[in-house]
Amino acid sequence: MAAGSIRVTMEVGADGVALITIANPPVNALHPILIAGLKDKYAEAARRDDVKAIVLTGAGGKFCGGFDINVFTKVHQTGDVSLMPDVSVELVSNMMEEGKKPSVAAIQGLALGGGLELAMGCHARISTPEAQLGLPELTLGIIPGFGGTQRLPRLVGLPKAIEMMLCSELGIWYDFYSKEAKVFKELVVAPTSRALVHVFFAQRSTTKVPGVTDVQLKPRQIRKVAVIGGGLMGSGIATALLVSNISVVLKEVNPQFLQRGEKMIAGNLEGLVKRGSLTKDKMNKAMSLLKGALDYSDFKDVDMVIEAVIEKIPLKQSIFADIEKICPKHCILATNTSTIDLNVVGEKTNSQDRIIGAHFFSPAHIMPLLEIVRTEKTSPQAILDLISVGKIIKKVPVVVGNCTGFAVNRTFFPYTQGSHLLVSLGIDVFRIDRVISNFGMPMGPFQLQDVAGYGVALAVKGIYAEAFGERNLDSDLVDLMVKDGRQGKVNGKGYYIYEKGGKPKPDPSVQRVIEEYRKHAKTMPGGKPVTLTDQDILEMIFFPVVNEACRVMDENVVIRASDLDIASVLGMGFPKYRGGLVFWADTVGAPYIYSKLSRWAELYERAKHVAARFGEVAHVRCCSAVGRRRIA
Ligand SMILES: C[C@H](O)CC(=O)SCCNC(=O)CCNC(=O)[C@H](O)C(C)(C)COP(=O)(O)OP(=O)(O)OC[C@H]1O[C@@H](n2cnc3c(N)ncnc32)[C@H](O)[C@@H]1OP(=O)(O)O
Repeated sequence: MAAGSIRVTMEVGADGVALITIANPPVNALHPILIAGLKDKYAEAARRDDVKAIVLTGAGGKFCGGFDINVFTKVHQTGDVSLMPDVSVELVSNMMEEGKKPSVAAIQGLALGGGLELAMGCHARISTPEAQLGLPELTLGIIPGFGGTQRLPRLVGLPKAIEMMLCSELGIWYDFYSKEAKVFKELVVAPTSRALVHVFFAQRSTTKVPGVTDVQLKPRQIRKVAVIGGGLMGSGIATALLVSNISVVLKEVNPQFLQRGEKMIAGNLEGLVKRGSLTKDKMNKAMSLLKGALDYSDFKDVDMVIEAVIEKIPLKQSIFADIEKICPKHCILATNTSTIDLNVVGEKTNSQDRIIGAHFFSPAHIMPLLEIVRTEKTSPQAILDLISVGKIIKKVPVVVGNCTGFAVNRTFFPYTQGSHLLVSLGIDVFRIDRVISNFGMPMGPFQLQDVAGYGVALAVKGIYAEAFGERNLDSDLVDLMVKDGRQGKVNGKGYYIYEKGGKPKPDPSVQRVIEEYRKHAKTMPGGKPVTLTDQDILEMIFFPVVNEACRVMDENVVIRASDLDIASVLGMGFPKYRGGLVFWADTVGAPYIYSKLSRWAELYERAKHVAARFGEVAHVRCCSAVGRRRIA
């Protein structure tokens, strides 16, 4: 049988072996049509006297990537759980496992989720050594639904089975073995599954860029990259390239800085070996691809430059003017700036078509997001090449437009500002962090500031103030922290105290800095702290972020709203199980968010106590529903 590209075929050899092949490119996902075809073929094989045994396999070198996740999306849209066919009992138990004719799964490439469950319903399995086997259902917020929770422990033992099912980011387990199919259907329609299925597809759509990936261009090979600046970011970027077999020239201004950069790279690589994600051999290979440089002589044959120096406009401009002259004409000229307008960076060059932003997130060799910033003049070829490099170095590239802070830092600039505003109103720093961590962020905004260091915050302060005008909160909290000898994690002293090997501990002595800040800010009505619930705190931090996200979408800084979901999850650690920032905002609802933003704006404007407004409150509403811009 066949429907579109979905096929299930059966060939019966003279030896009586029926070879059943499932095909649904690219991963032979189990669409209901394919499942129906599989049932037909198993029924036919059972009937036919010339069939003595069955071999089940997948076309195109892949056994099966599991149940078709598009069906979950349909279930989420319609609420109709009956769209999911009965596979567990009717096909896997009755027709395969209980079938009179022996069937063997021939596995190549991958057997994941429902794919592995089909294989486990067979009487035996043969697999190529490199095939990926697993039950990754938890990453979609569900449990295996075709008998996997039962058969896997019997086949590989309980500890290994649990490892194969729990090796997902959710890290939770539902103790319902006997109720598998029922629980599976309940979980499919639960909010967590809706959010995670959304993230699955959203992540895969970030690299579909109209005018770039659909115009028959081919990515050029990037063999050698020059990284300028061996600080935290530069050494992280170099590490990410090196472990993916891309040669790197690391340029610094003097031997001491170069040595420090090389040391950091070696440390990063050793860290990856310790975590078990890199072998020692690969670490040595990576180090052999690194070359240090104090001038541009090695830049003559590089395919890409990534500048990662401090956020100083004149410095970046002079670097770009230099590299334009030295590098070959095809070379992509990228900057890792997190804030500065790319047109300004490239102002002193005539190479605007190959200037692009490659914004990594710290630590760059670990964080999965790569924000690719294009200007109106960046060529589609340069964008495609960077998308391709991003994939090679195992990042998720998100292509965004050029503006102050680009998509991620711009959307999240009210995140820090909201937290400062709350502190000025009398709310405790550590309570704010607790509320935000409980929501699912990896850490609260103050711990994040400590970890990120105050240098960047101070460097970009003026740039934000200029770009965001009225929306900007003029806070001197970070300045006061620095004045008090605090630099965050770097010197072990910020809002928290950092001791080697220990967990960060709230520092009670930071209160005097906070008090001084409150005195400057004069925000507390009548000089008294305001009373807010945890929910107020959460909303006062995140709703202005949603508001800015609406502006970012409105100005087409992102191609689609779901790109912001991925950027927020992978760049800021927004909880994946909430589907990303915009998806979450949709679940809260634009009318509610709008009403809260309006109320705060009125409350605080009338009191004239705060410098910042809660964004342009009308913005969420003028996007009518946040979700209007969600991907289809
Ligand atoms: C009842 C059962 O217990 C329930 C289930 O089986 S739930 C499903 C369990 N399976 C999974 O979770 C596997 C999900 N897939 C993956 O992890 C990865 O796609 C993979 C490891 C199979 C392949 O990865 P990779 O080679 O990097 O390719 P990737 O870009 O992810 O996927 C290629 C395409 O296949 C699609 N795809 C992958 N798995 C799919 C699935 N199970 N259903 C539908 N589409 C799927 C992707 O959406 C993508 O489509 P696109 O090209 O249109 O964007």
